[in-house]
Amino acid sequence: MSATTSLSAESANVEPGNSLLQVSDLEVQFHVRRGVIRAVRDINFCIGRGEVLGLVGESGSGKSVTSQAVMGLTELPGFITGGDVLWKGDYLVKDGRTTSALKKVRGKEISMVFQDPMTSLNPLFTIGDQLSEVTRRHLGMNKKQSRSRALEMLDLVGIANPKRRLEQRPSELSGGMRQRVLIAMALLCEPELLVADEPTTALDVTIQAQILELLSRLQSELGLSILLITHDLGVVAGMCDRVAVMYGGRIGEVGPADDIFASPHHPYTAGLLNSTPRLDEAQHRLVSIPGAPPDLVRPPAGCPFAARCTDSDDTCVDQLPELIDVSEGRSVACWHPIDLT
Ligand SMILES: Nc1ncnc2c1ncn2[C@@H]1O[C@H](COP(=O)(O)OP(=O)(O)OP(=O)(O)O)[C@@H](O)[C@H]1O
Repeated sequence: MSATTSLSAESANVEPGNSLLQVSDLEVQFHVRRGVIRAVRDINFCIGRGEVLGLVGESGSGKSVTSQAVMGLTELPGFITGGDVLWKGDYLVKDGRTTSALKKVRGKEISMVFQDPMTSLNPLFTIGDQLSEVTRRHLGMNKKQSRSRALEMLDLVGIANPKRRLEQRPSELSGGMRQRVLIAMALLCEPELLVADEPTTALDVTIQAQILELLSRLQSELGLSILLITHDLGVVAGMCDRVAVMYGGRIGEVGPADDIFASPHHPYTAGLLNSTPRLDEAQHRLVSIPGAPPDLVRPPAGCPFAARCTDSDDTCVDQLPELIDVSEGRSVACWHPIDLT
């Protein structure tokens, strides 16, 4: 393996000076009756301006825990127990503690779109009230300014007849429309980074495609950076510049999406690709990965994927592989990466 250096926040594949968000050695634990769940550890990645980074992995791999920690939204019984998050050079999280800078940035420069629009919108208030609340609180706008900004944003996200929508409550809107409202809400303060956690999971397939198309359009029109959390590699293929693949609370592989699709280095990524239908291969046979993810209360000493990996040996079982740079823009945490000599 031609590994060179370990992946530092300075590397992570984005040109120096172009990085908006840098996450280094982030670690989150949940203290539960059964013990301490080591939900994520050794998380290192960064996002450049105008870049879309996909965070993928199966259920429980730590995607949401990671994105919540980046936003300082980890709730009890969870704790950020280590690591740093830097936003344009300022610490939002330093040595596992959130800083005062976080409150100024969250909801303004970095905003978030969640999975289920129904739980993120308040059923009792009109769409107009909920959008205005954001601009009045964060931007100090008066009623007239807030209304005009809300109309502008509803128009931007493709909602017809926005004046009427402002007067309606969430239950009067379809699922797709509610997700558009949430995206509009996230854009009110002109964020530079949008964190989107499974933004289409709760929607049916046609609407999913429309929402992804909308995010892509907004990304290019507004020059947004997006951290897109998904378990769906199809979504990554359509939208992401780079992808970080998570397994068992760690990042297994990071790199440009096209390169990872063409030639995965981590056996878990390869397994994930094999179990995903591909439009370019009509007869592709889906192979699911046998076995189950590790118990994060007692994470294995070695590679978290070793028990399910057909290439694993004693080293994999005993020693934790670090995420290391293996080629221009690509890093992998594996003792026996695929297609590397
Ligand atoms: N509130 C909580 N209490 C206890 N443990 C939690 C809590 N939230 C997350 N965890 C732990 O963290 C692990 C990672 O959860 P996370 O939600 O990040 O997974 P995910 O990759 O986003 O999966 P999904 O796609 O299902 O949301 C879980 O398997 C669980 O062990």
